[in-house]
Amino acid sequence: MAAPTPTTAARAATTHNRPLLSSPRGALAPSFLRLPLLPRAHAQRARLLAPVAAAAPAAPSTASPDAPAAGFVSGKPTVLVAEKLGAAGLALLREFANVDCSYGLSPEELRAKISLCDALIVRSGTKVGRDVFEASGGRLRVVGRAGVGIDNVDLAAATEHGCLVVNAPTANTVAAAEHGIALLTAMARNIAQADASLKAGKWQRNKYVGVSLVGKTLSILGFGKVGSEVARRAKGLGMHVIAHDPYASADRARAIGVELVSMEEAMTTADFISLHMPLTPATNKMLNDEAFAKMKKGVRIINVARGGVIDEDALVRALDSGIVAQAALDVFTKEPPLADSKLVLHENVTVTPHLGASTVEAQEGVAIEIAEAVIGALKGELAASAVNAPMVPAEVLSELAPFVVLAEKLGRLAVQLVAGGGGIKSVKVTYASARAPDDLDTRLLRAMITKGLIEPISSVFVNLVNADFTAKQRGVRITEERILLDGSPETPIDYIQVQIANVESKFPSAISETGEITVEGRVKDGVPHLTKVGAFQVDVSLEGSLILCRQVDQPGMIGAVGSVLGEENVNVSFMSVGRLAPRKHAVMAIGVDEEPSKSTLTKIGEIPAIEEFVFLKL
Ligand SMILES: NC(=O)C1=CN([C@@H]2O[C@H](COP(=O)(O)OP(=O)(O)OC[C@H]3O[C@@H](n4cnc5c(N)ncnc54)[C@H](O)[C@@H]3O)[C@@H](O)[C@H]2O)C=CC1
Ligand SMILES: O=C(O)C(=O)COP(=O)(O)O
Repeated sequence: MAAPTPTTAARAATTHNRPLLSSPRGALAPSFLRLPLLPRAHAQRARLLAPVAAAAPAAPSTASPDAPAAGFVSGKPTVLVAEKLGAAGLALLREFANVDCSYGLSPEELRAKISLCDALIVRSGTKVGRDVFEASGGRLRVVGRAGVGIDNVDLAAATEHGCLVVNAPTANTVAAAEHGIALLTAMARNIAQADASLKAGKWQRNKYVGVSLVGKTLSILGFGKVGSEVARRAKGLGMHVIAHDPYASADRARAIGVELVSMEEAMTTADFISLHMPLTPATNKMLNDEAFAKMKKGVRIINVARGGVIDEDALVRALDSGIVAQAALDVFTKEPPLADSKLVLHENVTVTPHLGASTVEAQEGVAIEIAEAVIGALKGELAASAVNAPMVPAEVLSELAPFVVLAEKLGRLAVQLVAGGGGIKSVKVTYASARAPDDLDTRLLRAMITKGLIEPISSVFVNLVNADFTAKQRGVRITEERILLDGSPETPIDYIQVQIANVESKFPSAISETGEITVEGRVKDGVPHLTKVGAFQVDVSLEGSLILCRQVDQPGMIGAVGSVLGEENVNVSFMSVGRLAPRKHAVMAIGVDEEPSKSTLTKIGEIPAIEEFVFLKL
């Protein structure tokens, strides 16, 4: 088959008064930056790219027992703050949202309130389980964890509900590290026990002889932000610091004089072990009977991470047998622990009630950090501290902005070309780029193609958070391929192609030689363009809606279609014809600002040379 020849500008309709490239340059970028948190069920599709805050407030769920709180300003989103948050963060939130500070809610009360809230802010004391997302009725868009550990939030359920989870990953690092060091030194010198004894009227100088830290080996398990700050401080105390972390960089460790070692070495050689990994299925009960059995007799354990990383019954056994000489614990499997907890009451155990992040400075910092993240997310911006969505750096975001718009529109076009719309199983996306594959992050683009593919044929609202999940759930397999082009890697992507395999098309010319519905697009001057349909090359700016016609290439076609549209005052924004060869078949792509009526579309179909046509909403 001969290569189709584009004959774009030359064939542009003359009947309309708009320039060929009518979209203002870059006009699409800002809406992309507001994309990930799209209004859902109660929202209009036309508002898909609108920020949540600007949208009318979602109607209270009919299932909700409560009316909106008195004094709330309509039009503002509602943020439920379920645990104590620093004043500066609350002030920021109040500038932007209706803020409901309700501390100490029971699970039932939380479920009852949540359907009236767009965002929820918690610390470690509130369990945000699947029941909370289900009770929200689709309104909850952001969960902000005012701290680091997100083990109290059901991330899978959040993702399935398209709810973004953000945390405050940096503001309490130093506080947690300082608390770790405080527990280490207090434990080594029996500070808590001696303090209690003296206050009880005793003077027990022989009983509370401590151990020195200098020259002792400290094993840090989890060499992340807190772990490395603990390491720095422990080195200052003259300790020999080693660390185990399967994902940490040895160079970063070496830079602060820490050697990364195996788990085995970290456990068998340590005089002190300090825990700083997150609680995950892999770290759950990591310190168990087997692990304690490997440790040096007389080891001392510090836990400022999560109670669940230690098998607490095994720790009691290890303390009783003398394998573990002392433990200092800030966190517990169940918080607060039972009043008769053997572990808490053990005389060789020093405890604090989850105070790692509780300094004045850290709480102010965390409150500001989470308020900013939640406000940004409600505005629809991509949060840098997103926990269940790809984190894409700001500069990458702005560079990819027009391609993100293109990606969604290509997905939207491709699915509308499928006869019947359903039954899509296999979609291939090809990115042609001069960039090395690891220099091009396509997760965002894939999510937007998925959004474009799924939303026109379902009631599901897809965003960056739930795109992969939604595709998988609907049995749509999306594969990605790269074509590495020669040339300058200045532009991230030359073109994006979306192909749907094993389906019939309501516009058979959209099927390529290899049998898939194929659409391809590029970004020109910041504006997304459709540049190929099936085997036909076209060039039409992706705005408004689109009519695709296949016709016998002959003079007068543009005028014929243009005048049918003109009769109904439908403005043509762009027109382009791609043909296989002169006077053979051609595909005409016509961009229209308004949706033509059924009768106008019928009239177009009745133009004798038009063999097939389709109207597509972008
Ligand atoms: N007690 C408190 O008030 C506070 C507790 N935390 C806890 O401390 C944890 C760590 O916080 P950050 O250092 O800020 O997080 P981070 O994400 O910077 O560091 C966690 C490190 O653990 C490592 N890790 C993951 N799996 C591991 C495994 N199986 N073995 C060893 N290392 C593993 C990761 O590679 C990462 O480097 C948080 O997840 C939270 O649970 C944090 C702040 C305050
Ligand atoms: O940030 C963390 O992971 C913490 O454990 C701090 O918890 P909190 O916010 O003090 O309940």
